[in-house]
Amino acid sequence: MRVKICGITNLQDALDAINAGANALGFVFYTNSPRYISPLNAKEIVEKIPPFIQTVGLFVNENETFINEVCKEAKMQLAQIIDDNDILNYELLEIKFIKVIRIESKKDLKNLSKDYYLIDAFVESFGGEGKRVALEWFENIDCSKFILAGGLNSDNLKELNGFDFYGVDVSSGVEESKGKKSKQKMIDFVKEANEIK
Ligand SMILES: O=C(O)c1ccccc1N[C@@H]1O[C@H](COP(=O)(O)O)[C@@H](O)[C@H]1O
Repeated sequence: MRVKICGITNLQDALDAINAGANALGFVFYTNSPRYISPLNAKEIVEKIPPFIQTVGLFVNENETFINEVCKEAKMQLAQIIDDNDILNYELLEIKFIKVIRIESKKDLKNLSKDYYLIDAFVESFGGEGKRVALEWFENIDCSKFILAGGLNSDNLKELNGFDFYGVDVSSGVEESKGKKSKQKMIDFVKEANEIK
């Protein structure tokens, strides 16, 4: 199971996440988030992390120019995109991306293309609130290209057994306070994620 730990705001949390076994680190470029990080601060972290870790920039309803410029400046390798109004021209993005689908019911999982998606629960604040999706919505659906997010923590990961999700994404479930990660919670989270069958 691949694990992304989102909302990295400082180097120590980044290194603790990597040592816990995370595959990807998420940086929130959304100024209203308590986990917001400037592109410059993100770049300074990214320059100090070891190889083979993917850096992911999270964007909320931004335009192509902004996403391209921030990803370049902050050395992101993937853009995680919330594009509620479906206005982005993805062909103009100069970076690989994954779309976020924020769901409120099973019907929101219908008619998706064959791409990879990050699936999160719908919240007004866009994410990072610990709100869960109902796992029953994923029954009888191919989840092998879905990265599941929303309210995950080391105690509830076991419930994902049997769904075949591609990966999981967590923010608040591994924090000691908003914007500060807990080393132990990240260790426990990755350990449990690796036990999902
Ligand atoms: O983390 C944030 O502050 C945030 C802000 C705006 C949009 C998304 C955000 N985070 C993403 O939310 C999900 C789930 O987070 P949680 O585990 O429920 O706290 C995750 O994809 C984060 O990347």
